[in-house]
Amino acid sequence: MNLQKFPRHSLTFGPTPIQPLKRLSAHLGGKVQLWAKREDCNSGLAFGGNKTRKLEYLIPDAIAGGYDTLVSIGGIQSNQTRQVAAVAAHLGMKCVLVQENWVNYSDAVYDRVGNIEMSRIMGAEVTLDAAGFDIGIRPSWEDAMERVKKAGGKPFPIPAGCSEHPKGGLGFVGFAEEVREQEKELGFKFDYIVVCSVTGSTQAGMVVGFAADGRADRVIGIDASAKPEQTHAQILRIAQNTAQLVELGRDISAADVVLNTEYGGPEYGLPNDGTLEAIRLCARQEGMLTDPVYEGKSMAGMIGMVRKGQFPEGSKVLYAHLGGVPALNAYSFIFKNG
Ligand SMILES: Cc1ncc(COP(=O)(O)O)c(CNC2(C(=O)O)CC2)c1O
Repeated sequence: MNLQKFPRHSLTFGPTPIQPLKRLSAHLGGKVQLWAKREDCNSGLAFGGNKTRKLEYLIPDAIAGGYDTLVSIGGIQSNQTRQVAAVAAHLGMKCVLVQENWVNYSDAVYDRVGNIEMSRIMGAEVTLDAAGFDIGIRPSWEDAMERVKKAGGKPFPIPAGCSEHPKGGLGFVGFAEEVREQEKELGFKFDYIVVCSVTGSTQAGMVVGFAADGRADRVIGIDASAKPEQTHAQILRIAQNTAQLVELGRDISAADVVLNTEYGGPEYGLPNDGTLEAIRLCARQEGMLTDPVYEGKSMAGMIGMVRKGQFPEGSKVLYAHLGGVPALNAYSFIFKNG
């Protein structure tokens, strides 16, 4: 496998820490050892997150190509768009963001706090669009790029979650290589890696990266799109493309993409009771915050799988915390009593 042939523009602090979740593990019976790799603390750029790791492999093309405007898309409380805005500001580029109406939730401050507030403060041009949730290529995003061109700019296209970009999976191939190095220091290998999936390139990169040592199907995706067929298909397609890019040496099959669909409901961006319990339990056992859209669902998935005995006794499970906490501000009504 050859990731090193691709240029990477550093946007993160370096290898993200892996920490044991001792209290949470004990609270859940102590038969499974839970750990977390903190992608939510990976950068000084507006709280970072999984997209910042991905953008390290997209930005070299933006710089080399003389692009002057980063154009991306997400829901109103998108972490993707906030991270693109931060990278644009950091690099002295303009930023145009399309924020679609992906979530059927009407907290009074939903479109004024958290991620979208930060994007505005960082100088991004934020355009709200009434279109609903979809992880694919969006007309609103293509229109935004046309607007930039008509205004004389050179737009660099960054699709939702960076996922449909040909290099969108590379960052998390690097995540797997980083974990292997850290496992040497820890003196053991993780049996499972738990990750939240929506647009798919995070899990896709992990599947390829861990395929290198036979652990592709030990990456357990927890769907948070509530449209798992589309997400699974997108993960598989991105993983197959990424495997070729890095010369993995084998094809990726559908069986390599493990996606647990039990925890994503009721809709993208709407937490169920299990999500809310997981957010509170993790916060109160570990002081580690998760959000109602993404990590609260993957945390609920990991907790649920432990409770159901779906990890064999003695397993070491690595939870990938991909960020997302700023969106908590937009769900303040839910947590007004803690
Ligand atoms: C905190 C957090 N955790 C997991 C995910 C899922 O990652 P993928 O999209 O790569 O599957 C996101 C994505 N967020 C999107 C966004 O617009 O923020 C791309 C959907 C995320 O932000």
